[in-house]
Amino acid sequence: MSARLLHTPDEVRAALEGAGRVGFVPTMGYLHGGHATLIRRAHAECGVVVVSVFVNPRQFGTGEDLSRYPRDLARDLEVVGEAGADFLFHPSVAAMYPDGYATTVSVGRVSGPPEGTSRPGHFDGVATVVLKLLNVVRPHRAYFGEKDWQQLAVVRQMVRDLDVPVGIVGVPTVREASGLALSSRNSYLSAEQRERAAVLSRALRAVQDTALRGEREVKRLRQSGLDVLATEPGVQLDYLTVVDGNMTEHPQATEDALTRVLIAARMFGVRLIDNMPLWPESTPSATMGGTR
Ligand SMILES: Nc1ncnc2c1ncn2[C@@H]1O[C@H](COP(=O)(O)OP(=O)(O)OP(=O)(O)O)[C@@H](O)[C@H]1O
Ligand SMILES: CC(C)(CO)[C@@H](O)C(=O)[O-]
Ligand code: BAL
Repeated sequence: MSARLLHTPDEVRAALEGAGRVGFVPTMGYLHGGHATLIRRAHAECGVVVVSVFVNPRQFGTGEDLSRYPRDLARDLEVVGEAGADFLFHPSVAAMYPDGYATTVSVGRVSGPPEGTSRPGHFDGVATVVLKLLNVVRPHRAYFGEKDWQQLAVVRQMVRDLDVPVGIVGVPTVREASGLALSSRNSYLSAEQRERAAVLSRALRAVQDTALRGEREVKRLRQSGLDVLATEPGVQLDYLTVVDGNMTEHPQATEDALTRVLIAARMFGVRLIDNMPLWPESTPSATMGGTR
Protein backbone atom coordinates (compact mmCIF):
# COMPACT_ATOMS: atom_id res chain seq x y z
CA MET A 1 0.00 0.00 0.00
CA SER A 2 1.30 3.50 -0.70
CA ALA A 3 0.47 6.62 1.26
CA ARG A 4 -0.56 9.90 -0.37
CA LEU A 5 1.60 12.91 0.38
CA LEU A 6 -0.16 16.07 1.64
CA HIS A 7 1.55 19.42 2.22
CA THR A 8 -0.91 21.92 3.68
CA PRO A 9 -3.64 21.95 6.35
CA ASP A 10 -6.20 22.65 3.58
CA GLU A 11 -5.08 19.57 1.65
CA VAL A 12 -5.45 17.46 4.80
CA ARG A 13 -8.96 18.77 5.48
CA ALA A 14 -10.01 18.10 1.87
CA ALA A 15 -8.50 14.59 1.84
CA LEU A 16 -10.24 13.66 5.10
CA GLU A 17 -13.65 15.06 4.16
CA GLY A 18 -16.16 12.33 5.04
CA ALA A 19 -13.44 9.96 6.31
CA GLY A 20 -14.68 7.63 9.06
CA ARG A 21 -12.54 6.83 12.07
CA VAL A 22 -9.20 8.59 11.70
CA GLY A 23 -6.04 7.50 13.53
CA PHE A 24 -3.13 9.95 13.70
CA VAL A 25 0.58 9.40 14.35
CA PRO A 26 2.59 12.63 14.70
CA THR A 27 6.35 12.25 14.12
CA MET A 28 9.48 14.18 13.22
CA GLY A 29 10.35 11.65 10.50
CA TYR A 30 13.40 9.46 9.82
CA LEU A 31 11.04 6.67 10.70
CA HIS A 32 12.06 3.43 12.43
CA GLY A 33 10.41 0.34 13.88
CA GLY A 34 8.99 2.30 16.83
CA HIS A 35 7.10 4.60 14.47
CA ALA A 36 5.98 1.62 12.36
CA THR A 37 4.55 0.00 15.49
CA LEU A 38 2.50 3.14 16.23
CA ILE A 39 1.24 3.23 12.64
CA ARG A 40 0.32 -0.48 12.62
CA ARG A 41 -1.58 0.01 15.88
CA ALA A 42 -3.47 2.96 14.38
CA HIS A 43 -4.20 0.89 11.24
CA ALA A 44 -5.59 -1.94 13.38
CA GLU A 45 -7.90 0.41 15.29
CA CYS A 46 -8.94 3.06 12.74
CA GLY A 47 -10.27 3.06 9.18
CA VAL A 48 -7.99 5.86 7.93
CA VAL A 49 -4.47 6.59 9.18
CA VAL A 50 -2.58 9.87 8.86
CA VAL A 51 1.11 10.21 9.77
CA SER A 52 2.75 13.62 10.02
CA VAL A 53 6.44 14.23 9.43
CA PHE A 54 7.39 17.69 10.65
CA VAL A 55 10.64 18.70 12.32
CA ASN A 56 9.10 21.33 14.55
CA PRO A 57 11.55 24.22 15.10
CA ARG A 58 9.58 25.47 18.12
CA GLN A 59 10.55 22.49 20.26
CA PHE A 60 14.30 22.83 19.70
CA GLY A 61 16.38 25.07 21.95
CA THR A 62 19.34 27.14 20.77
CA GLY A 63 22.37 24.90 20.35
CA GLU A 64 20.20 21.79 19.86
CA ASP A 65 20.28 19.64 16.72
CA LEU A 66 17.50 21.27 14.60
CA SER A 67 19.70 21.85 11.54
CA ARG A 68 21.26 18.37 11.53
CA TYR A 69 18.14 16.43 12.57
CA PRO A 70 18.03 13.40 10.18
CA ARG A 71 15.60 13.63 7.27
CA ASP A 72 14.67 11.15 4.52
CA LEU A 73 11.16 11.73 3.19
CA ALA A 74 11.38 9.14 0.37
CA ARG A 75 12.16 6.39 2.85
CA ASP A 76 9.53 7.70 5.29
CA LEU A 77 6.89 7.43 2.55
CA GLU A 78 7.81 3.77 2.07
CA VAL A 79 7.75 2.97 5.81
CA VAL A 80 4.43 4.75 6.26
CA GLY A 81 2.82 2.91 3.33
CA GLU A 82 4.17 -0.49 4.39
CA ALA A 83 2.83 0.01 7.93
CA GLY A 84 -0.66 0.74 6.57
CA ALA A 85 -1.04 4.53 6.64
CA ASP A 86 -3.17 6.27 4.01
CA PHE A 87 -1.72 9.79 4.19
CA LEU A 88 1.62 11.37 5.03
CA PHE A 89 1.28 15.03 6.02
CA HIS A 90 4.57 16.83 5.46
CA PRO A 91 4.04 20.58 5.90
CA SER A 92 6.68 23.25 5.48
CA VAL A 93 7.53 25.49 8.44
CA ALA A 94 5.68 28.35 6.66
CA ALA A 95 2.55 26.18 6.26
CA MET A 96 2.51 25.51 10.01
CA TYR A 97 3.68 28.92 11.22
CA PRO A 98 2.74 31.50 8.56
CA ASP A 99 3.75 35.16 8.89
CA GLY A 100 1.96 36.65 11.86
CA TYR A 101 1.68 33.37 13.77
CA ALA A 102 1.72 34.26 17.49
CA THR A 103 0.25 31.53 19.72
CA THR A 104 2.05 29.28 22.21
CA VAL A 105 0.39 26.54 24.25
CA SER A 106 1.87 26.02 27.71
CA VAL A 107 0.67 23.08 29.77
CA GLY A 108 1.99 23.92 33.23
CA ARG A 109 3.74 21.85 35.89
CA VAL A 110 3.91 18.59 33.97
CA SER A 111 6.05 20.45 31.41
CA GLY A 112 8.70 21.09 34.08
CA PRO A 113 11.24 18.70 35.58
CA PRO A 114 12.92 16.54 34.62
CA GLU A 115 12.93 16.93 30.81
CA GLY A 116 11.42 20.42 30.70
CA THR A 117 14.14 21.73 33.02
CA SER A 118 16.88 20.33 30.80
CA ARG A 119 15.16 21.63 27.65
CA PRO A 120 13.47 24.91 28.62
CA GLY A 121 10.52 25.71 26.35
CA HIS A 122 10.63 22.28 24.73
CA PHE A 123 7.19 21.15 25.90
CA ASP A 124 5.59 24.49 24.96
CA GLY A 125 6.82 23.80 21.44
CA VAL A 126 5.53 20.23 21.56
CA ALA A 127 2.11 21.19 22.99
CA THR A 128 1.71 23.99 20.44
CA VAL A 129 2.45 21.84 17.41
CA VAL A 130 0.51 18.83 18.69
CA LEU A 131 -2.62 20.92 19.33
CA LYS A 132 -2.29 22.49 15.90
CA LEU A 133 -1.83 19.10 14.22
CA LEU A 134 -4.83 17.69 16.12
CA ASN A 135 -6.93 20.63 14.93
CA VAL A 136 -5.85 20.05 11.34
CA VAL A 137 -6.30 16.26 11.27
CA ARG A 138 -9.16 16.01 13.82
CA PRO A 139 -8.48 12.34 14.53
CA HIS A 140 -10.51 10.02 16.75
CA ARG A 141 -7.30 8.67 18.21
CA ALA A 142 -3.71 9.90 18.28
CA TYR A 143 -0.81 7.55 19.01
CA PHE A 144 2.31 8.47 20.99
CA GLY A 145 5.26 6.40 22.14
CA GLU A 146 5.97 5.76 25.80
CA LYS A 147 9.64 6.35 24.96
CA ASP A 148 8.85 10.07 25.31
CA TRP A 149 7.07 9.49 28.62
CA GLN A 150 6.88 13.08 29.79
CA GLN A 151 5.73 14.21 26.35
CA LEU A 152 2.86 11.71 26.61
CA ALA A 153 1.95 13.13 30.03
CA VAL A 154 2.01 16.69 28.65
CA VAL A 155 -0.22 15.74 25.71
CA ARG A 156 -2.69 13.91 27.96
CA GLN A 157 -2.89 16.89 30.33
CA MET A 158 -3.44 19.33 27.45
CA VAL A 159 -6.16 17.20 25.87
CA ARG A 160 -7.90 16.82 29.25
CA ASP A 161 -7.63 20.51 30.19
CA LEU A 162 -8.74 21.87 26.81
CA ASP A 163 -11.43 19.23 26.09
CA VAL A 164 -9.76 18.26 22.85
CA PRO A 165 -12.02 15.57 21.34
CA VAL A 166 -9.39 12.88 20.77
CA GLY A 167 -8.35 9.64 22.48
CA ILE A 168 -4.64 9.57 23.32
CA VAL A 169 -3.07 6.12 23.01
CA GLY A 170 0.32 5.40 24.59
CA VAL A 171 2.34 2.66 22.86
CA PRO A 172 5.12 0.72 24.67
CA THR A 173 8.71 1.41 23.67
CA VAL A 174 10.19 -0.69 20.88
CA ARG A 175 13.81 -1.71 21.55
CA GLU A 176 16.81 -3.19 19.77
CA ALA A 177 17.86 -6.68 20.93
CA SER A 178 20.48 -4.95 23.13
CA GLY A 179 17.70 -3.11 24.99
CA LEU A 180 18.47 0.28 23.40
CA ALA A 181 15.22 2.17 22.71
CA LEU A 182 14.77 2.82 18.98
CA SER A 183 15.16 6.53 18.27
CA SER A 184 15.80 8.63 15.17
CA ARG A 185 18.78 10.16 16.96
CA ASN A 186 20.41 6.70 17.20
CA SER A 187 21.37 7.33 13.56
CA TYR A 188 24.03 9.74 14.87
CA LEU A 189 25.76 6.73 16.52
CA SER A 190 27.99 4.03 15.04
CA ALA A 191 27.03 0.37 15.54
CA GLU A 192 29.59 0.10 18.36
CA GLN A 193 28.33 3.28 20.05
CA ARG A 194 24.73 2.00 19.86
CA GLU A 195 25.80 -1.23 21.54
CA ARG A 196 27.44 0.81 24.32
CA ALA A 197 24.38 3.10 24.62
CA ALA A 198 22.33 0.05 25.68
CA VAL A 199 23.83 0.72 29.14
CA LEU A 200 21.00 3.25 29.63
CA SER A 201 18.32 0.56 29.41
CA ARG A 202 20.42 -1.77 31.60
CA ALA A 203 20.51 0.96 34.25
CA LEU A 204 16.72 1.32 34.07
CA ARG A 205 16.33 -2.45 34.42
CA ALA A 206 18.63 -2.43 37.43
CA VAL A 207 16.35 0.14 39.09
CA GLN A 208 13.34 -2.02 38.20
CA ASP A 209 15.02 -5.13 39.64
CA THR A 210 15.86 -3.28 42.84
CA ALA A 211 12.24 -2.17 43.19
CA LEU A 212 11.00 -5.69 42.52
CA ARG A 213 13.26 -6.93 45.32
CA GLY A 214 11.29 -4.66 47.66
CA GLU A 215 13.37 -1.45 47.82
CA ARG A 216 11.19 1.71 47.94
CA GLU A 217 13.73 4.38 48.89
CA VAL A 218 14.37 6.44 45.76
CA LYS A 219 17.95 7.24 46.77
CA ARG A 220 18.79 3.53 46.81
CA LEU A 221 16.78 2.80 43.67
CA ARG A 222 18.69 5.53 41.83
CA GLN A 223 22.02 4.25 43.17
CA SER A 224 21.41 0.81 41.65
CA GLY A 225 21.05 2.51 38.25
CA LEU A 226 24.08 4.75 38.82
CA ASP A 227 26.20 1.65 39.60
CA VAL A 228 25.41 0.26 36.16
CA LEU A 229 26.09 3.61 34.44
CA ALA A 230 29.49 3.76 36.16
CA THR A 231 30.59 0.73 34.09
CA GLU A 232 30.40 2.80 30.87
CA PRO A 233 32.79 5.78 30.62
CA GLY A 234 30.84 7.24 27.65
CA VAL A 235 27.87 8.32 29.77
CA GLN A 236 27.36 11.99 30.70
CA LEU A 237 24.26 11.74 32.85
CA ASP A 238 21.66 14.50 32.68
CA TYR A 239 19.12 12.88 35.03
CA LEU A 240 18.08 9.53 36.44
CA THR A 241 14.90 9.95 38.43
CA VAL A 242 11.88 8.07 39.74
CA VAL A 243 8.64 10.02 39.29
CA ASP A 244 4.92 9.57 39.83
CA GLY A 245 2.24 10.23 37.21
CA ASN A 246 2.62 14.02 37.77
CA MET A 247 6.36 13.90 37.14
CA THR A 248 7.06 14.46 40.84
CA GLU A 249 9.92 12.74 42.65
CA HIS A 250 9.26 11.54 46.22
CA PRO A 251 11.71 10.10 48.76
CA GLN A 252 9.76 6.82 48.66
CA ALA A 253 8.52 5.31 45.40
CA THR A 254 4.77 4.76 45.40
CA GLU A 255 3.62 1.35 44.20
CA ASP A 256 1.51 2.70 41.41
CA ALA A 257 1.19 1.78 37.74
CA LEU A 258 2.34 5.28 36.73
CA THR A 259 5.55 5.29 38.79
CA ARG A 260 8.36 5.43 36.27
CA VAL A 261 12.13 5.60 36.17
CA LEU A 262 13.35 8.15 33.61
CA ILE A 263 16.82 8.71 32.23
CA ALA A 264 18.47 11.28 29.96
CA ALA A 265 22.15 11.19 29.11
CA ARG A 266 24.57 12.40 26.50
CA MET A 267 26.62 9.63 24.92
CA PHE A 268 29.17 10.28 22.18
CA GLY A 269 27.71 13.79 21.76
CA VAL A 270 24.12 12.57 21.34
CA ARG A 271 21.36 13.20 23.88
CA LEU A 272 19.32 10.05 24.49
CA ILE A 273 16.27 9.47 26.70
CA ASP A 274 14.55 6.34 27.93
CA ASN A 275 12.24 5.19 30.73
CA MET A 276 10.59 2.11 32.19
CA PRO A 277 7.74 1.42 34.60
CA LEU A 278 9.03 0.68 38.09
CA TRP A 279 6.67 -2.30 38.26
CA PRO A 280 6.70 -3.78 34.76
CA GLU A 281 3.70 -6.04 35.23
CA SER A 282 1.52 -2.93 35.47
CA THR A 283 -0.11 -1.56 32.32
CA PRO A 284 0.17 2.24 32.51
CA SER A 285 -1.29 2.99 29.10
CA ALA A 286 -4.43 1.07 29.94
CA THR A 287 -4.82 2.76 33.31
CA MET A 288 -4.20 6.32 32.08
CA GLY A 289 -7.64 6.44 30.42
CA GLY A 290 -8.72 8.96 27.83
CA THR A 291 -9.07 6.74 24.77
CA ARG A 292 -12.23 6.63 22.74
N1 LIG B 1 11.31 3.22 20.29
C1 LIG B 1 10.09 3.71 20.22
N2 LIG B 1 9.03 2.95 20.56
C2 LIG B 1 7.76 3.45 20.50
N3 LIG B 1 7.47 4.71 20.10
C3 LIG B 1 8.49 5.50 19.75
C4 LIG B 1 9.84 5.06 19.79
N4 LIG B 1 10.64 6.07 19.40
C5 LIG B 1 9.82 7.11 19.13
N5 LIG B 1 8.54 6.77 19.35
C6 LIG B 1 7.38 7.66 19.23
O1 LIG B 1 7.22 8.10 17.91
C7 LIG B 1 6.63 9.39 17.92
C8 LIG B 1 7.45 10.31 17.07
O2 LIG B 1 8.71 10.45 17.68
P1 LIG B 1 9.96 11.09 16.98
O3 LIG B 1 9.67 11.29 15.53
O4 LIG B 1 10.47 12.22 17.76
O5 LIG B 1 10.98 9.88 17.01
P2 LIG B 1 12.15 9.62 17.99
O6 LIG B 1 12.80 8.38 17.56
O7 LIG B 1 11.63 9.75 19.38
O8 LIG B 1 13.10 10.81 17.67
P3 LIG B 1 14.25 11.39 18.55
O9 LIG B 1 15.42 10.55 18.26
O10 LIG B 1 14.31 12.76 17.97
O11 LIG B 1 13.82 11.40 19.98
C9 LIG B 1 6.59 9.85 19.38
O12 LIG B 1 5.30 9.63 19.90
C10 LIG B 1 7.60 8.93 20.01
O13 LIG B 1 7.37 8.72 21.39
C1 LIG C 1 5.03 14.74 19.03
C2 LIG C 1 6.00 15.39 18.08
C3 LIG C 1 5.77 14.88 16.66
C4 LIG C 1 5.73 16.90 18.06
O1 LIG C 1 6.61 17.54 17.21
C5 LIG C 1 7.46 15.14 18.51
O2 LIG C 1 7.72 15.72 19.73
C6 LIG C 1 7.83 13.69 18.48
O3 LIG C 1 8.09 13.23 17.36
O4 LIG C 1 7.87 13.03 19.53
N1 BAL D 1 10.71 12.61 20.33
C1 BAL D 1 11.15 13.81 21.00
C2 BAL D 1 11.18 14.98 20.14
C3 BAL D 1 12.33 15.89 20.46
O1 BAL D 1 13.33 15.43 21.03
O2 BAL D 1 12.28 17.06 20.13
